[in-house]
Amino acid sequence: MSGTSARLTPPADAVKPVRHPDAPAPGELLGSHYEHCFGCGGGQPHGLHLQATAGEGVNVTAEFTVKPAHQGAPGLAHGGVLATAMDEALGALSWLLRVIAVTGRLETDYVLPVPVDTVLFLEAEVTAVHGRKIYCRATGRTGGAEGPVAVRAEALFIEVKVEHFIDNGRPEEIQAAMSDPDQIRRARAFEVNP
Ligand SMILES: CCCCCCCCCCCCCCCC(=O)SCCNC(=O)CCNC(=O)[C@H](O)C(C)(C)COP(=O)(O)OP(=O)(O)OC[C@H]1O[C@@H](n2cnc3c(N)ncnc32)[C@H](O)[C@@H]1OP(=O)(O)O
Repeated sequence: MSGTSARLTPPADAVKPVRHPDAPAPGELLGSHYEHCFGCGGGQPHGLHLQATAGEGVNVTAEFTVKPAHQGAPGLAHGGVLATAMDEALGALSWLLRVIAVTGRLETDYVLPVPVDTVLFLEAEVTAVHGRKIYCRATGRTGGAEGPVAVRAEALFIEVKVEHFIDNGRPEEIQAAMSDPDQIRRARAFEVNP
């Protein structure tokens, strides 16, 4: 059984999402937002290494290959890892809105077991925006972009300023990130008015 909780239902005066005019072009690889991100960073040996591609609307596609390090039961992906994959794909939608946003709520339906070595084909889209609140959903399919849905998620992301990270992150990592021009460039790519 699946369903959407009241907190993931956009209010009546929510608006349709608008693709930012400076958003990456459809088909463009979005890249990692942070080298050490467990979802997309290349600097995490056991991370998901998820690579997302901009869609034509306010949507992205991504692929995630389940590795032995991602197991929960023998030979099967851990549910938390699959939720992370959904979270990461949904988080990549920020590139298209050009805002920085963090997950406030994430609901996941696990529809099929996902064996190790499976390539999960992810698709995520923003469905509505209400102030700082970004409503979105995602699916993960096996066997191809048109394959059966194995995981489904709905989420609410909340727009934040870069200070959210600077004020709350551990000082070592924040200082390293702020002295890395490439990281600053990537953070600014999210913002309309950096
Ligand atoms: C130099 C450094 C470079 C850094 C470069 C960074 C690059 C870009 C990195 C992006 C990274 C992404 C990575 C993947 C996505 C993650 O995994 S993000 C990590 C997981 N998420 C978090 O850690 C968030 C933790 N939570 C928080 O910090 C705070 O609760 C939040 C979400 C910022 C909200 O707090 P707030 O700003 O005080 O806002 P608040 O007024 O409470 O809520 C605003 C609205 O949202 C609603 N709301 C808030 N929470 C919820 C909820 N859980 N359920 C329902 N509604 C909610 C409120 O009801 C309110 O609604 P309205 O009254 O406006 O109608």
